[in-house]
Amino acid sequence: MATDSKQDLPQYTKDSDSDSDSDSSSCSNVGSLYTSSSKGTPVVLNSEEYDDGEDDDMETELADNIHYVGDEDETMFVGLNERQKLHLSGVFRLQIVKGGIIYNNVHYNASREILNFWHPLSQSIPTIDFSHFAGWQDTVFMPKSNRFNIGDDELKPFPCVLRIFNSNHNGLLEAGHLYRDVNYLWKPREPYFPLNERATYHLLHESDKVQSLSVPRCWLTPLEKLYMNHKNSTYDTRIMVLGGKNSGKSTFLRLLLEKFTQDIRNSTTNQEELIYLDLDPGQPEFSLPDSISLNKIVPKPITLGQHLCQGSNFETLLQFYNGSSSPQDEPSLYLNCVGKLINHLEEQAFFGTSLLNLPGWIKGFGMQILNHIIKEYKPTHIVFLETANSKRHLDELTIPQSFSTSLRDVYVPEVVRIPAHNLSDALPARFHASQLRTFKILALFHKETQFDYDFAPLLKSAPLQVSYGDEKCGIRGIQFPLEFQNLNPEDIRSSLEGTVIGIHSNFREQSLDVKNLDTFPILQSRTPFVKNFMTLGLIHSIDTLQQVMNIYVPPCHMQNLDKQPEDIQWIIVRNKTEAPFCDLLPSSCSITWDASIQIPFATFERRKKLEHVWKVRKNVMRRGQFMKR
Ligand SMILES: Nc1ncnc2c1ncn2[C@@H]1O[C@H](COP(=O)(O)OP(=O)(O)OP(=O)(O)O)[C@@H](O)[C@H]1O
Repeated sequence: MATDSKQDLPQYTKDSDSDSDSDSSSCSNVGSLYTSSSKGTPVVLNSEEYDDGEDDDMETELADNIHYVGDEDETMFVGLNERQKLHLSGVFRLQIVKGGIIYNNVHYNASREILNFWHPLSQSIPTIDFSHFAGWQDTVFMPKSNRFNIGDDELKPFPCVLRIFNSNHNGLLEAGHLYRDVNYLWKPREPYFPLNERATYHLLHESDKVQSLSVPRCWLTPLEKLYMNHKNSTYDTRIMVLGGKNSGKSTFLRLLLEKFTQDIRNSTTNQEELIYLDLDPGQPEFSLPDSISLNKIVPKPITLGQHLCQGSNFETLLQFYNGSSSPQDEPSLYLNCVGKLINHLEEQAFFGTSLLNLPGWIKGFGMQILNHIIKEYKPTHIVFLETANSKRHLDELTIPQSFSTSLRDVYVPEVVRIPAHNLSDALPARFHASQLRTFKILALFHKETQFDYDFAPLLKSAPLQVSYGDEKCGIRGIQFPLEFQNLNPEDIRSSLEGTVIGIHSNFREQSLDVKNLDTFPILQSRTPFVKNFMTLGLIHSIDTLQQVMNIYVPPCHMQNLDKQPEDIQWIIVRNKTEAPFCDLLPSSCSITWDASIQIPFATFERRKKLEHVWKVRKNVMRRGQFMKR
């Protein structure tokens, strides 16, 4: 069994090396090359499989293959000939009407099934490649409603026909109205093929300068081997992927996931469950912002690409709010939560395959964290995405000779070393990690239902009123990070207003160790008590006389909060999650202020020069200095 004892956790000291490895300069055969194609061609060719000259004369004209239906879903039919491929950005649905496609090395046959794609421009965009129908009879699955729009002759010459249409996520692409930085998250700034405003997807052209995702040759064999292991293993398979920042960990895991889920869909048994341990609070794949989670993958509806935590292909089994984008801030809290997630997995006596995603902190203390997680998770496979620089870190990994779990007797973990994604050849990233984090927080607070978003400023709606400090109900405990334990009572209100908090429910049987400071029930001990993380909240304001907090909660989670028993007590955790500034001070286009109203949380006063600049003399011994005896 995995242990949960605190003594077991590595202790962090401030001088521990905290840099993440950002170098990624190996895998020389991963390339990205834009071949020249004539103007008017909605195709970008850049996969390494096609860069050896044999395809120079390849017909890449696709413009003539497109039939735009012009309905409210912005439907278009695209015919593909042998070796043709498509690059699309945005969120869209796709049906293979005839033939097949290859996407991230997985083949999909024509059928009535709708595939949901997520292609944000923050990531490299996978190609949708032509393929034949794999089967005896090449059936055409043309929806009845479209039979009038398209004559038989128009698509007949093509061995592959795709129906592409808008996503059913309403309003998601409008996040840019509130947060301008993500205006071009889903579509190029000046698309070569401009579509209707309401289109949720865009055809890409080489001039859109988008990075293409091609599975490097050096990844193919390990991917195939891991797949065979997943398929043939009698017991649970546990795969963890390690590597520096941006080495391609999440991409590698997504490739595995897409392959495995297709297998589950085709399988008749439901033994092959898939679990995803998302332990990267900074760049989560499934968790809420600044959180880590254990998720069960739902193979249908088919979801492909990077959904930036907005997809519906997973069910969260357990989740903890870390309160910061890095384990570096409170490593023991982080490892405690990791331990609980792994224990939960262990308790399920799970026979399927689990995948584990980690932050890219592999230097110094980050390596101690990895070693601790390896010991707890007991992986069957450790995939290391290495670069020239990060190779040496592998030697610092302490991988036990063997493991045993409740399901398996003794097994030896297999270490798979693969070249990382080659960053030196990549185009500069279009988005910074912090911009994507802000997008995810905004998407959460503006998500009305699974498919509907409304990016009107939160200030236009009424927050929820929750009492605090009351003996019977409401918020019964407020937790601050360790470093704020001695907070001046007068500062508590201002350190909560306008900030994001983690909302937890707690069962009444547990008495809380709280101290009332300026009416606020501040939790004293940080000893872990059973609290159930529900969602995030954004505190609008606090009325200390009435002892009421005005809190915005994600509308999509309201129902869940309402369902809690009446006598539940709430605990809020204030940590380092960044508040979405654009929601607290929206642009004048999206909200008009009455001149007499003072805008909360914002000050327009300028600080005096050098105000708040403190000079502290440090008693630091420099090289060559010696203590006097
Ligand atoms: N084989 C590849 N070809 C092209 N682009 C790739 C490839 N692998 C990864 N990328 C791109 O590199 C970037 C980083 O990849 P990814 O997010 O998978 O890395 P990571 O190691 O999980 O990053 P982090 O350390 O931030 O969690 C993304 O934009 C991704 O699309």
